[in-house]
Amino acid sequence: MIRSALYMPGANERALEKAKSIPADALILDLEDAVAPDAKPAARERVCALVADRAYGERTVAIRVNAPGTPWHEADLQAALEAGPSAVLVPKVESPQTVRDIPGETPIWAMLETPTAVLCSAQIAAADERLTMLVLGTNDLANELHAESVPGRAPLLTGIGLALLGARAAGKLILDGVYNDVKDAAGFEAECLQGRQFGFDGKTLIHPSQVEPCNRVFSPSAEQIAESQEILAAWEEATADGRGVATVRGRLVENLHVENAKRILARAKA
Ligand SMILES: CC(C)(COP(=O)(O)OP(=O)(O)OC[C@H]1O[C@@H](n2cnc3c(N)ncnc32)[C@H](O)[C@@H]1OP(=O)(O)O)[C@@H](O)C(=O)NCCC(=O)NCCSC(=O)C[C@H](O)C(=O)O
Ligand SMILES: [Mg+2]
Repeated sequence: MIRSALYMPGANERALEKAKSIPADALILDLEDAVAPDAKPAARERVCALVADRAYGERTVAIRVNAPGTPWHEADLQAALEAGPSAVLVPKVESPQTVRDIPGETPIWAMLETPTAVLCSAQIAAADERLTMLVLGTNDLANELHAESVPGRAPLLTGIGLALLGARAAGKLILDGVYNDVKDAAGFEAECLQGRQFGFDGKTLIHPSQVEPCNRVFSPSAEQIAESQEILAAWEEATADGRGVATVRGRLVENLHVENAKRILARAKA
């Protein structure tokens, strides 16, 4: 289960070291936007050596390579696949073929961050069994849409909804985009909550201070756990009596609510 995935610039030695003690569920070692062109070859070497040495233990570690079509993509991809990360994160994916063209067995995470990508999200999500996660790139998407950054993200909601539909239609996981204002704790938490309510599995992050609130918001609350247990108990009783419906706290419970309750309890256990 990945509630939090922290990006760190592949050229920032201090951040790469510090990440060993940051409790993010996943780390994304970035070779793309956070690394200046001149620093890219050295960052590639450092990041891939850390991954090959299993410097982050059992943690989920993804390497974000540069986008297809850039001068660094092929070398990044080859080095990343050889290093053996938990996944390779490919930015600016716009077609299922881009996913299928990636060689090897390594799990693939694909970023949706352009209008074309969002409109093809279902096909991209279903492109390949190795594709296990979609990751929304809300900064690039906002830029491509000429959208303004506003609290509540109204200009992005269509794209967010389409990306979620694509992911779930293919039964894949999906992470929300980043929140840029690292000093705005309240705004960040509100956006985590919005992402959870939409159905995202977790969120991508840019600063260590965002990890704890993100993990908290994307973990089931004590209240959700208690209600889910009540739903399962009520459902067992109803089925034992030959009934296909039950009520919990005055609300109707059917099979689909039982599925949701089981999902919440499985997340809590994880
Ligand atoms: C945003 C930052 C540039 C802020 O950096 P800074 O001012 O240095 O932060 P602090 O002084 O508060 O840092 C405190 C300590 O924490 C370490 N640190 C900071 N960020 C990280 C990190 N991401 N991972 C690990 N450790 C981190 C600092 O080294 C300090 O350590 P110490 O000195 O020991 O106390 C900076 O946070 C940053 O660079 N963040 C990551 C930016 C990034 O990766 N961007 C690319 C990914 S987002 C993206 O691409 C969006 C997507 O594609 C889209 O389209 O939406
Ligand atoms: Mg981007």
